[in-house]
Amino acid sequence: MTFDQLSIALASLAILIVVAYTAHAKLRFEGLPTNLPWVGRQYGFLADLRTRAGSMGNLLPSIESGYRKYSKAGINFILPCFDRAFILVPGSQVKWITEQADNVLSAASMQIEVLQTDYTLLDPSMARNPIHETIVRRDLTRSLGALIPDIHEELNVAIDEYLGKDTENWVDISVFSDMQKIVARISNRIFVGLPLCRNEEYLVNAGKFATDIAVTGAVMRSIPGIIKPLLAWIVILPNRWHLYKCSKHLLPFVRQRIADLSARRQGESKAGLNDFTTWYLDEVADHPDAAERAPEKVVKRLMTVNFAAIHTSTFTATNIIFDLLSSPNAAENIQEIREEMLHVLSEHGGKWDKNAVAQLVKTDSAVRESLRISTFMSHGMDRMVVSPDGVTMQDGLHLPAGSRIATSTFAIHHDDDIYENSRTYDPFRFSRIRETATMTKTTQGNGGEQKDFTKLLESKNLSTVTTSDTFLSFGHGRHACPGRFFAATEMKLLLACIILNYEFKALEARPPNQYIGGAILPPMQATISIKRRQH
Ligand code: HEM
Repeated sequence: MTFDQLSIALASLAILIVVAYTAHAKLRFEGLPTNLPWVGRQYGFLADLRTRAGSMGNLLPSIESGYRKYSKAGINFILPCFDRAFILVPGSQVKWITEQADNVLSAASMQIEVLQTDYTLLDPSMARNPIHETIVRRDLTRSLGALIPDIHEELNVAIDEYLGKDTENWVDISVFSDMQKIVARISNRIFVGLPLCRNEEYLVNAGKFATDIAVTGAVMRSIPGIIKPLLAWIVILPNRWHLYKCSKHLLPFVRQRIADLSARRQGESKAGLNDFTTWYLDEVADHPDAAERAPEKVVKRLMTVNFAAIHTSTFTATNIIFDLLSSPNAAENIQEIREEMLHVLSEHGGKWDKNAVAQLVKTDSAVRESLRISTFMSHGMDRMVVSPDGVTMQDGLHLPAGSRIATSTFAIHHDDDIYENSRTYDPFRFSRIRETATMTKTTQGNGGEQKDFTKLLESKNLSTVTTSDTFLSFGHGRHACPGRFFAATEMKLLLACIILNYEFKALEARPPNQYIGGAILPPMQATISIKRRQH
Protein backbone atom coordinates (compact mmCIF):
# COMPACT_ATOMS: atom_id res chain seq x y z
CA MET A 1 0.00 0.00 0.00
CA THR A 2 1.37 3.42 -0.98
CA PHE A 3 1.51 6.30 1.48
CA ASP A 4 -1.43 8.02 -0.31
CA GLN A 5 -3.59 4.92 -0.13
CA LEU A 6 -2.77 4.58 3.55
CA SER A 7 -3.73 8.23 4.12
CA ILE A 8 -7.06 7.78 2.34
CA ALA A 9 -7.77 4.64 4.33
CA LEU A 10 -6.97 6.40 7.63
CA ALA A 11 -9.01 9.48 6.68
CA SER A 12 -12.01 7.26 5.80
CA LEU A 13 -11.60 5.54 9.12
CA ALA A 14 -11.52 8.89 10.93
CA ILE A 15 -14.72 10.03 9.16
CA LEU A 16 -16.39 6.74 10.07
CA ILE A 17 -15.42 7.28 13.70
CA VAL A 18 -16.74 10.85 13.78
CA VAL A 19 -20.07 9.89 12.15
CA ALA A 20 -20.51 6.91 14.43
CA TYR A 21 -19.46 9.01 17.41
CA THR A 22 -21.98 11.73 16.70
CA ALA A 23 -24.79 9.17 16.64
CA HIS A 24 -23.42 7.49 19.72
CA ALA A 25 -22.79 10.67 21.75
CA LYS A 26 -26.31 11.95 21.18
CA LEU A 27 -27.62 8.97 23.09
CA ARG A 28 -25.49 9.84 26.11
CA PHE A 29 -27.46 13.03 26.78
CA GLU A 30 -30.67 11.02 26.93
CA GLY A 31 -32.21 9.30 29.95
CA LEU A 32 -31.50 12.22 32.29
CA PRO A 33 -34.10 13.55 34.74
CA THR A 34 -36.26 16.02 32.78
CA ASN A 35 -36.98 18.39 35.65
CA LEU A 36 -33.40 19.60 36.26
CA PRO A 37 -31.83 22.80 34.98
CA TRP A 38 -28.91 22.50 32.53
CA VAL A 39 -25.83 24.70 32.70
CA GLY A 40 -23.56 25.14 29.67
CA ARG A 41 -26.00 23.63 27.17
CA GLN A 42 -26.38 25.20 23.71
CA TYR A 43 -29.68 25.30 21.85
CA GLY A 44 -30.65 25.65 18.17
CA PHE A 45 -28.48 24.75 15.18
CA LEU A 46 -26.14 21.74 15.87
CA ALA A 47 -26.88 22.21 19.55
CA ASP A 48 -25.37 18.94 20.83
CA LEU A 49 -22.21 19.37 18.83
CA ARG A 50 -21.75 22.97 19.98
CA THR A 51 -22.45 21.97 23.57
CA ARG A 52 -19.82 19.25 23.44
CA ALA A 53 -17.28 21.48 21.72
CA GLY A 54 -17.89 24.21 24.31
CA SER A 55 -17.17 21.81 27.17
CA MET A 56 -13.80 20.79 25.74
CA GLY A 57 -11.92 23.99 26.47
CA ASN A 58 -12.92 24.77 30.02
CA LEU A 59 -15.81 23.39 32.02
CA LEU A 60 -15.07 25.46 35.08
CA PRO A 61 -17.06 28.64 34.28
CA SER A 62 -20.19 26.52 33.73
CA ILE A 63 -19.62 24.60 36.95
CA GLU A 64 -19.03 27.78 38.96
CA SER A 65 -22.11 29.45 37.54
CA GLY A 66 -24.25 26.35 38.25
CA TYR A 67 -22.80 26.17 41.73
CA ARG A 68 -23.72 29.79 42.51
CA LYS A 69 -27.16 29.57 40.94
CA TYR A 70 -28.29 26.08 41.96
CA SER A 71 -25.95 24.17 44.30
CA LYS A 72 -25.94 26.94 46.90
CA ALA A 73 -29.73 26.69 46.94
CA GLY A 74 -29.50 22.90 47.36
CA ILE A 75 -30.60 22.18 43.76
CA ASN A 76 -29.03 19.61 41.42
CA PHE A 77 -28.12 20.68 37.89
CA ILE A 78 -27.02 18.94 34.71
CA LEU A 79 -23.57 19.64 33.27
CA PRO A 80 -23.06 18.46 29.70
CA CYS A 81 -19.50 17.33 29.00
CA PHE A 82 -17.90 16.23 25.75
CA ASP A 83 -19.19 12.68 25.72
CA ARG A 84 -21.67 12.46 28.60
CA ALA A 85 -23.58 14.59 31.06
CA PHE A 86 -23.14 14.72 34.82
CA ILE A 87 -25.72 15.57 37.43
CA LEU A 88 -23.83 17.90 39.75
CA VAL A 89 -25.12 17.57 43.29
CA PRO A 90 -24.76 20.29 45.94
CA GLY A 91 -22.08 19.94 48.62
CA SER A 92 -24.85 19.16 51.10
CA GLN A 93 -25.41 15.85 49.23
CA VAL A 94 -21.79 14.68 49.43
CA LYS A 95 -22.50 12.85 52.68
CA TRP A 96 -25.40 11.07 50.96
CA ILE A 97 -23.02 9.94 48.18
CA THR A 98 -20.62 8.46 50.73
CA GLU A 99 -23.46 6.52 52.39
CA GLN A 100 -24.54 4.65 49.26
CA ALA A 101 -23.41 1.05 48.76
CA ASP A 102 -21.03 0.25 45.89
CA ASN A 103 -23.78 -1.71 44.12
CA VAL A 104 -25.90 1.46 44.08
CA LEU A 105 -23.38 4.23 43.36
CA SER A 106 -20.13 2.98 41.93
CA ALA A 107 -16.78 4.78 41.95
CA ALA A 108 -15.15 1.86 40.11
CA SER A 109 -17.65 1.95 37.22
CA MET A 110 -16.86 5.61 36.71
CA GLN A 111 -13.11 4.96 36.65
CA ILE A 112 -13.62 2.09 34.22
CA GLU A 113 -15.66 4.35 31.95
CA VAL A 114 -13.66 7.58 32.24
CA LEU A 115 -10.24 5.98 31.87
CA GLN A 116 -11.48 3.10 29.69
CA THR A 117 -9.37 0.87 31.89
CA ASP A 118 -10.47 -2.38 30.22
CA TYR A 119 -8.33 -1.22 27.30
CA THR A 120 -5.89 1.36 28.62
CA LEU A 121 -4.56 -0.67 31.56
CA LEU A 122 -4.11 -3.58 29.13
CA ASP A 123 -5.91 -5.98 31.45
CA PRO A 124 -9.57 -5.55 32.51
CA SER A 125 -8.92 -7.19 35.88
CA MET A 126 -6.70 -4.28 36.98
CA ALA A 127 -9.66 -2.02 37.67
CA ARG A 128 -12.34 -4.70 38.06
CA ASN A 129 -10.42 -6.55 40.77
CA PRO A 130 -8.35 -3.75 42.32
CA ILE A 131 -6.19 -5.76 44.74
CA HIS A 132 -3.59 -2.97 44.59
CA GLU A 133 -6.04 -0.61 46.33
CA THR A 134 -6.13 -2.88 49.38
CA ILE A 135 -2.34 -2.99 49.44
CA VAL A 136 -2.08 0.81 49.29
CA ARG A 137 -4.84 1.35 51.86
CA ARG A 138 -3.59 -1.28 54.33
CA ASP A 139 0.09 -2.14 53.89
CA LEU A 140 1.47 1.17 52.62
CA THR A 141 -0.28 3.17 55.31
CA ARG A 142 0.76 0.68 58.01
CA SER A 143 4.41 0.72 56.89
CA LEU A 144 4.67 4.47 56.42
CA GLY A 145 6.54 5.18 59.69
CA ALA A 146 9.16 2.53 58.92
CA LEU A 147 9.58 3.86 55.37
CA ILE A 148 10.28 7.48 56.30
CA PRO A 149 14.09 7.08 56.39
CA ASP A 150 13.99 5.49 52.91
CA ILE A 151 11.75 8.23 51.54
CA HIS A 152 14.01 10.90 53.03
CA GLU A 153 17.17 9.28 51.72
CA GLU A 154 15.70 9.00 48.22
CA LEU A 155 14.56 12.62 48.33
CA ASN A 156 18.05 13.80 49.21
CA VAL A 157 19.65 11.82 46.40
CA ALA A 158 16.97 13.04 43.95
CA ILE A 159 17.21 16.74 44.82
CA ASP A 160 21.01 16.65 44.61
CA GLU A 161 20.68 15.15 41.15
CA TYR A 162 17.79 17.16 39.75
CA LEU A 163 17.94 20.50 41.58
CA GLY A 164 21.73 20.63 41.83
CA LYS A 165 24.34 21.62 44.41
CA ASP A 166 25.54 25.00 43.10
CA THR A 167 25.89 27.26 46.15
CA GLU A 168 27.31 30.20 44.14
CA ASN A 169 24.74 30.89 41.42
CA TRP A 170 21.00 31.21 41.08
CA VAL A 171 19.67 28.46 38.82
CA ASP A 172 16.33 28.35 36.96
CA ILE A 173 14.55 25.04 37.34
CA SER A 174 11.50 23.71 35.52
CA VAL A 175 9.27 22.91 38.48
CA PHE A 176 6.84 20.50 36.82
CA SER A 177 9.48 18.46 35.09
CA ASP A 178 11.72 18.21 38.17
CA MET A 179 8.80 17.40 40.48
CA GLN A 180 7.71 14.63 38.11
CA LYS A 181 11.18 13.07 38.21
CA ILE A 182 11.42 13.37 41.99
CA VAL A 183 7.92 12.00 42.60
CA ALA A 184 8.54 9.04 40.26
CA ARG A 185 11.73 8.25 42.19
CA ILE A 186 10.16 8.45 45.64
CA SER A 187 7.06 6.51 44.63
CA ASN A 188 9.16 3.76 43.14
CA ARG A 189 11.43 3.60 46.16
CA ILE A 190 8.37 2.24 47.95
CA PHE A 191 6.96 0.27 44.98
CA VAL A 192 10.10 -1.55 43.83
CA GLY A 193 12.93 -0.29 46.07
CA LEU A 194 16.60 0.14 45.21
CA PRO A 195 18.22 0.04 42.65
CA LEU A 196 15.31 0.00 40.18
CA CYS A 197 13.76 3.19 41.61
CA ARG A 198 16.79 5.07 40.20
CA ASN A 199 16.63 3.59 36.71
CA GLU A 200 15.91 6.54 34.40
CA GLU A 201 14.59 4.46 31.51
CA TYR A 202 12.10 2.68 33.73
CA LEU A 203 10.96 5.89 35.46
CA VAL A 204 10.53 7.86 32.25
CA ASN A 205 8.47 5.11 30.66
CA ALA A 206 6.37 4.59 33.79
CA GLY A 207 5.54 8.33 33.63
CA LYS A 208 4.70 8.07 29.94
CA PHE A 209 2.46 5.06 30.59
CA ALA A 210 0.61 7.14 33.22
CA THR A 211 0.06 9.89 30.63
CA ASP A 212 -1.05 7.31 28.05
CA ILE A 213 -3.89 6.19 30.28
CA ALA A 214 -5.38 9.68 30.53
CA VAL A 215 -4.88 10.49 26.83
CA THR A 216 -5.87 7.17 25.27
CA GLY A 217 -8.73 6.88 27.79
CA ALA A 218 -10.18 10.11 26.36
CA VAL A 219 -9.75 8.86 22.79
CA MET A 220 -11.28 5.47 23.56
CA ARG A 221 -14.29 7.13 25.17
CA SER A 222 -15.05 8.89 21.90
CA ILE A 223 -15.13 5.66 19.91
CA PRO A 224 -18.56 4.07 19.81
CA GLY A 225 -19.07 0.62 21.33
CA ILE A 226 -19.28 -1.46 18.18
CA ILE A 227 -15.95 -0.46 16.69
CA LYS A 228 -14.18 0.21 19.98
CA PRO A 229 -12.53 -3.23 20.30
CA LEU A 230 -11.45 -3.02 16.66
CA LEU A 231 -9.78 0.37 17.02
CA ALA A 232 -8.45 -0.21 20.51
CA TRP A 233 -5.38 -2.04 19.32
CA ILE A 234 -4.29 1.05 17.35
CA VAL A 235 -5.18 3.61 19.99
CA ILE A 236 -3.41 1.86 22.86
CA LEU A 237 -0.18 1.18 20.97
CA PRO A 238 1.65 3.80 23.11
CA ASN A 239 0.42 2.04 26.28
CA ARG A 240 1.75 -1.29 25.00
CA TRP A 241 5.05 0.28 23.98
CA HIS A 242 5.65 1.92 27.35
CA LEU A 243 4.58 -1.23 29.19
CA TYR A 244 7.08 -3.16 27.07
CA LYS A 245 9.85 -0.65 27.88
CA CYS A 246 9.09 -0.91 31.62
CA SER A 247 8.71 -4.69 31.50
CA LYS A 248 12.31 -5.02 30.36
CA HIS A 249 13.26 -3.81 33.84
CA LEU A 250 10.27 -4.92 35.87
CA LEU A 251 9.95 -8.53 34.73
CA PRO A 252 13.44 -9.67 35.82
CA PHE A 253 12.96 -7.74 39.05
CA VAL A 254 9.58 -9.37 39.81
CA ARG A 255 10.86 -12.85 38.94
CA GLN A 256 13.81 -12.34 41.29
CA ARG A 257 11.51 -11.03 44.02
CA ILE A 258 9.24 -14.09 43.69
CA ALA A 259 12.30 -16.30 44.12
CA ASP A 260 13.53 -14.26 47.13
CA LEU A 261 10.15 -14.49 48.82
CA SER A 262 9.92 -18.19 48.20
CA ALA A 263 13.37 -18.57 49.78
CA ARG A 264 12.28 -16.40 52.69
CA ARG A 265 9.22 -18.58 53.26
CA GLN A 266 11.46 -21.62 53.41
CA GLY A 267 13.66 -19.87 55.94
CA GLU A 268 16.65 -19.64 53.57
CA SER A 269 16.81 -15.88 53.56
CA LYS A 270 16.11 -13.27 56.19
CA ALA A 271 15.96 -10.38 53.71
CA GLY A 272 13.81 -7.62 55.25
CA LEU A 273 11.81 -6.68 52.18
CA ASN A 274 9.34 -3.87 52.73
CA ASP A 275 7.82 -2.51 49.55
CA PHE A 276 4.65 -2.64 47.45
CA THR A 277 5.91 -5.60 45.38
CA THR A 278 6.48 -7.69 48.49
CA TRP A 279 3.14 -6.77 50.07
CA TYR A 280 1.35 -7.55 46.82
CA LEU A 281 3.08 -10.93 46.36
CA ASP A 282 2.37 -11.85 49.99
CA GLU A 283 -1.29 -10.92 49.45
CA VAL A 284 -1.71 -13.07 46.33
CA ALA A 285 0.46 -15.97 47.56
CA ASP A 286 -2.67 -18.04 48.27
CA HIS A 287 -5.00 -16.31 45.84
CA PRO A 288 -7.41 -18.80 44.19
CA ASP A 289 -6.53 -17.33 40.81
CA ALA A 290 -2.88 -18.23 40.23
CA ALA A 291 -2.75 -15.70 37.37
CA GLU A 292 -2.70 -12.94 40.01
CA ARG A 293 0.88 -13.92 40.91
CA ALA A 294 2.12 -14.34 37.35
CA PRO A 295 5.07 -11.96 36.88
CA GLU A 296 3.38 -10.27 33.88
CA LYS A 297 0.34 -9.49 36.01
CA VAL A 298 2.45 -8.19 38.89
CA VAL A 299 4.16 -5.87 36.40
CA LYS A 300 0.76 -4.50 35.34
CA ARG A 301 -0.18 -3.93 38.98
CA LEU A 302 3.03 -1.92 39.40
CA MET A 303 2.20 0.13 36.34
CA THR A 304 -1.32 0.74 37.64
CA VAL A 305 -0.13 1.94 41.02
CA ASN A 306 2.44 4.16 39.30
CA PHE A 307 -0.44 5.66 37.33
CA ALA A 308 -2.39 6.37 40.55
CA ALA A 309 0.62 7.98 42.23
CA ILE A 310 2.73 9.87 39.71
CA HIS A 311 0.58 12.58 38.12
CA THR A 312 -1.57 13.26 41.18
CA SER A 313 1.50 13.85 43.37
CA THR A 314 3.42 15.73 40.66
CA PHE A 315 0.53 18.14 40.13
CA THR A 316 0.27 18.63 43.89
CA ALA A 317 4.00 19.22 44.44
CA THR A 318 4.13 21.69 41.53
CA ASN A 319 1.10 23.59 42.81
CA ILE A 320 2.48 23.78 46.37
CA ILE A 321 5.70 25.39 45.14
CA PHE A 322 3.98 27.93 42.90
CA ASP A 323 1.34 28.74 45.53
CA LEU A 324 3.97 29.29 48.23
CA LEU A 325 6.32 31.36 46.08
CA SER A 326 3.56 33.62 44.78
CA SER A 327 1.70 34.01 48.09
CA PRO A 328 1.46 37.41 49.75
CA ASN A 329 4.53 37.62 52.05
CA ALA A 330 6.12 34.61 50.36
CA ALA A 331 9.58 35.14 51.89
CA GLU A 332 8.18 35.44 55.45
CA ASN A 333 5.91 32.43 54.94
CA ILE A 334 8.78 30.27 53.74
CA GLN A 335 10.94 31.47 56.63
CA GLU A 336 8.20 30.53 59.11
CA ILE A 337 7.91 27.05 57.62
CA ARG A 338 11.70 26.71 57.63
CA GLU A 339 11.87 27.65 61.30
CA GLU A 340 9.25 25.05 62.13
CA MET A 341 11.25 22.43 60.25
CA LEU A 342 14.51 23.35 62.01
CA HIS A 343 12.79 23.36 65.41
CA VAL A 344 11.14 19.96 64.87
CA LEU A 345 14.36 18.46 63.52
CA SER A 346 16.36 19.69 66.51
CA GLU A 347 13.81 18.10 68.84
CA HIS A 348 14.19 14.77 67.01
CA GLY A 349 17.97 14.49 66.97
CA GLY A 350 18.24 15.77 63.38
CA LYS A 351 16.28 12.82 61.95
CA TRP A 352 12.87 12.64 60.35
CA ASP A 353 10.54 10.02 61.77
CA LYS A 354 6.78 9.58 62.05
CA ASN A 355 6.43 11.83 65.12
CA ALA A 356 8.64 14.53 63.65
CA VAL A 357 6.63 14.61 60.42
CA ALA A 358 3.41 14.79 62.46
CA GLN A 359 4.72 17.89 64.22
CA LEU A 360 5.12 19.81 60.95
CA VAL A 361 1.79 21.53 61.52
CA LYS A 362 2.51 24.68 59.49
CA THR A 363 4.02 22.69 56.65
CA ASP A 364 0.98 20.42 56.66
CA SER A 365 -1.28 23.46 56.52
CA ALA A 366 0.60 24.87 53.52
CA VAL A 367 0.14 21.52 51.73
CA ARG A 368 -3.57 21.27 52.55
CA GLU A 369 -4.16 24.89 51.55
CA SER A 370 -2.56 24.28 48.17
CA LEU A 371 -4.65 21.13 47.67
CA ARG A 372 -7.69 23.26 48.48
CA ILE A 373 -7.04 26.28 46.32
CA SER A 374 -5.25 24.47 43.48
CA THR A 375 -7.26 21.28 43.33
CA PHE A 376 -6.80 19.68 39.93
CA MET A 377 -10.44 18.61 39.74
CA SER A 378 -13.21 20.95 38.67
CA HIS A 379 -15.65 18.21 39.71
CA GLY A 380 -15.06 15.19 41.93
CA MET A 381 -16.70 12.29 43.80
CA ASP A 382 -17.68 11.01 40.34
CA ARG A 383 -20.05 8.06 40.70
CA MET A 384 -22.28 6.02 38.37
CA VAL A 385 -25.71 4.76 39.38
CA VAL A 386 -25.41 0.99 38.91
CA SER A 387 -28.46 -0.40 40.72
CA PRO A 388 -30.86 -1.53 37.95
CA ASP A 389 -33.76 0.33 39.58
CA GLY A 390 -31.76 3.52 39.97
CA VAL A 391 -31.64 5.39 43.27
CA THR A 392 -33.70 8.15 44.83
CA MET A 393 -31.88 11.08 46.45
CA GLN A 394 -32.89 12.67 49.74
CA ASP A 395 -34.66 15.49 47.91
CA GLY A 396 -36.82 12.95 46.07
CA LEU A 397 -34.97 13.15 42.73
CA HIS A 398 -34.87 9.74 41.08
CA LEU A 399 -31.62 8.93 39.28
CA PRO A 400 -32.04 6.18 36.69
CA ALA A 401 -29.43 3.42 36.29
CA GLY A 402 -26.50 4.71 34.26
CA SER A 403 -26.75 8.30 35.55
CA ARG A 404 -23.42 9.89 36.37
CA ILE A 405 -23.19 12.18 39.35
CA ALA A 406 -20.43 14.35 40.81
CA THR A 407 -20.00 17.43 42.97
CA SER A 408 -18.41 20.82 42.28
CA THR A 409 -15.06 20.30 44.05
CA PHE A 410 -13.38 23.49 42.80
CA ALA A 411 -16.40 25.73 43.47
CA ILE A 412 -16.83 24.32 47.00
CA HIS A 413 -13.13 25.00 47.70
CA HIS A 414 -13.57 28.59 46.43
CA ASP A 415 -16.76 29.45 48.28
CA ASP A 416 -16.29 32.47 50.61
CA ASP A 417 -19.09 31.16 52.83
CA ILE A 418 -16.94 28.08 53.52
CA TYR A 419 -13.41 29.52 53.35
CA GLU A 420 -12.83 33.17 54.19
CA ASN A 421 -10.97 34.95 51.35
CA SER A 422 -11.22 31.69 49.51
CA ARG A 423 -9.26 32.88 46.46
CA THR A 424 -6.20 33.84 48.50
CA TYR A 425 -3.51 31.27 49.25
CA ASP A 426 -3.11 31.50 53.01
CA PRO A 427 -0.53 28.83 53.96
CA PHE A 428 -1.35 28.94 57.67
CA ARG A 429 -5.15 28.90 57.27
CA PHE A 430 -5.41 25.47 58.89
CA SER A 431 -2.46 25.60 61.30
CA ARG A 432 -3.68 28.76 63.07
CA ILE A 433 -6.65 26.81 64.45
CA ARG A 434 -4.48 23.84 65.35
CA GLU A 435 -1.99 26.07 67.15
CA THR A 436 -4.77 27.84 69.06
CA ALA A 437 -5.98 24.42 70.21
CA THR A 438 -2.52 23.52 71.52
CA MET A 439 -2.19 26.88 73.31
CA THR A 440 -5.65 26.51 74.84
CA LYS A 441 -4.62 23.12 76.13
CA THR A 442 -1.57 24.45 77.92
CA THR A 443 -3.00 27.69 79.30
CA GLN A 444 -6.53 26.77 80.41
CA GLY A 445 -7.37 25.31 83.78
CA ASN A 446 -10.04 22.74 84.65
CA GLY A 447 -12.85 24.99 83.47
CA GLY A 448 -11.40 24.97 79.99
CA GLU A 449 -11.30 21.19 79.56
CA GLN A 450 -14.49 20.87 77.50
CA LYS A 451 -13.56 23.72 75.18
CA ASP A 452 -10.09 22.24 74.95
CA PHE A 453 -11.40 18.89 73.83
CA THR A 454 -13.71 20.37 71.21
CA LYS A 455 -10.89 22.51 69.86
CA LEU A 456 -8.54 19.56 69.70
CA LEU A 457 -11.09 17.52 67.81
CA GLU A 458 -11.61 20.39 65.43
CA SER A 459 -7.88 20.76 64.94
CA LYS A 460 -7.48 17.06 64.16
CA ASN A 461 -9.92 17.44 61.31
CA LEU A 462 -7.69 20.00 59.65
CA SER A 463 -4.69 17.90 58.73
CA THR A 464 -3.98 17.24 55.05
CA VAL A 465 -5.23 13.64 55.16
CA THR A 466 -8.62 14.46 56.66
CA THR A 467 -11.31 14.63 54.03
CA SER A 468 -14.73 16.24 54.45
CA ASP A 469 -17.63 17.51 52.39
CA THR A 470 -15.79 20.84 52.13
CA PHE A 471 -12.29 19.44 51.50
CA LEU A 472 -12.51 17.10 48.55
CA SER A 473 -9.08 16.99 46.94
CA PHE A 474 -8.72 13.34 47.93
CA GLY A 475 -12.44 12.61 47.52
CA HIS A 476 -14.38 11.68 50.65
CA GLY A 477 -15.81 8.56 52.28
CA ARG A 478 -15.06 4.92 51.57
CA HIS A 479 -13.33 5.62 48.27
CA ALA A 480 -11.28 8.59 49.42
CA CYS A 481 -7.75 8.27 48.09
CA PRO A 482 -6.03 5.42 49.99
CA GLY A 483 -2.62 6.81 49.01
CA ARG A 484 -3.16 10.14 50.77
CA PHE A 485 -1.28 9.21 53.95
CA PHE A 486 1.78 8.40 51.89
CA ALA A 487 1.24 11.42 49.61
CA ALA A 488 0.97 13.85 52.55
CA THR A 489 4.16 12.50 54.15
CA GLU A 490 5.93 12.63 50.81
CA MET A 491 4.85 16.24 50.19
CA LYS A 492 5.96 17.40 53.67
CA LEU A 493 9.35 15.67 53.43
CA LEU A 494 9.80 16.99 49.90
CA LEU A 495 9.13 20.52 51.12
CA ALA A 496 11.52 19.99 54.04
CA CYS A 497 14.32 18.82 51.74
CA ILE A 498 13.79 21.74 49.40
CA ILE A 499 13.21 24.52 51.93
CA LEU A 500 16.08 23.46 54.19
CA ASN A 501 18.52 23.17 51.31
CA TYR A 502 17.67 26.02 48.93
CA GLU A 503 16.93 29.73 48.80
CA PHE A 504 14.18 30.91 46.46
CA LYS A 505 13.26 34.06 44.56
CA ALA A 506 9.61 34.87 45.23
CA LEU A 507 7.30 35.18 42.21
CA GLU A 508 5.43 38.37 41.40
CA ALA A 509 2.46 36.42 40.08
CA ARG A 510 1.31 32.82 40.15
CA PRO A 511 1.90 31.24 36.71
CA PRO A 512 -1.60 30.34 35.52
CA ASN A 513 -3.00 26.82 35.54
CA GLN A 514 -4.34 25.29 32.33
CA TYR A 515 -7.90 24.09 31.92
CA ILE A 516 -8.78 21.17 29.69
CA GLY A 517 -12.32 19.89 30.01
CA GLY A 518 -12.78 19.14 33.72
CA ALA A 519 -9.06 18.91 34.48
CA ILE A 520 -7.01 21.75 35.98
CA LEU A 521 -3.35 21.28 35.12
CA PRO A 522 -0.51 23.11 36.89
CA PRO A 523 1.81 25.31 34.81
CA MET A 524 4.08 22.86 33.05
CA GLN A 525 6.65 25.19 31.51
CA ALA A 526 7.06 27.77 34.29
CA THR A 527 10.39 28.03 36.10
CA ILE A 528 11.62 29.34 39.45
CA SER A 529 15.06 30.54 40.58
CA ILE A 530 16.80 28.66 43.36
CA LYS A 531 20.24 28.63 44.98
CA ARG A 532 21.66 25.86 47.13
CA ARG A 533 22.31 26.98 50.69
CA GLN A 534 25.78 26.72 52.18
CA HIS A 535 25.60 24.56 55.31
C1 HEM B 1 -1.45 14.34 46.38
C2 HEM B 1 -1.59 13.22 45.69
C3 HEM B 1 -2.91 12.56 45.41
C4 HEM B 1 -4.15 13.09 45.19
C5 HEM B 1 -4.54 14.57 45.20
C6 HEM B 1 -5.06 11.98 44.97
C7 HEM B 1 -6.42 12.12 44.72
C8 HEM B 1 -7.29 11.05 44.56
C9 HEM B 1 -8.70 11.20 44.32
C10 HEM B 1 -9.47 12.51 44.19
C11 HEM B 1 -9.23 9.96 44.24
C12 HEM B 1 -10.72 9.60 43.95
C13 HEM B 1 -11.49 9.55 45.26
C14 HEM B 1 -13.00 9.41 45.07
O1 HEM B 1 -13.47 9.09 43.98
O2 HEM B 1 -13.73 9.63 46.06
C15 HEM B 1 -8.15 9.01 44.41
C16 HEM B 1 -8.28 7.64 44.36
C17 HEM B 1 -7.24 6.75 44.48
N1 HEM B 1 -5.91 7.05 44.72
FE1 HEM B 1 -5.15 8.92 44.97
N2 HEM B 1 -4.35 10.81 45.04
C18 HEM B 1 -3.05 11.11 45.32
C19 HEM B 1 -2.00 10.21 45.50
C20 HEM B 1 -2.12 8.85 45.44
C21 HEM B 1 -1.03 7.92 45.64
C22 HEM B 1 0.41 8.32 45.99
C23 HEM B 1 -1.53 6.66 45.49
C24 HEM B 1 -0.85 5.32 45.61
C25 HEM B 1 0.25 5.10 46.28
C26 HEM B 1 -2.96 6.80 45.19
C27 HEM B 1 -3.83 5.75 44.99
C28 HEM B 1 -5.19 5.89 44.75
C29 HEM B 1 -6.09 4.76 44.52
C30 HEM B 1 -5.69 3.28 44.49
C31 HEM B 1 -7.39 5.30 44.35
C32 HEM B 1 -8.71 4.56 44.09
C33 HEM B 1 -9.46 4.39 45.42
C34 HEM B 1 -10.87 3.81 45.32
O3 HEM B 1 -11.52 3.93 44.27
O4 HEM B 1 -11.35 3.23 46.32
N3 HEM B 1 -3.27 8.13 45.17
N4 HEM B 1 -6.97 9.71 44.61
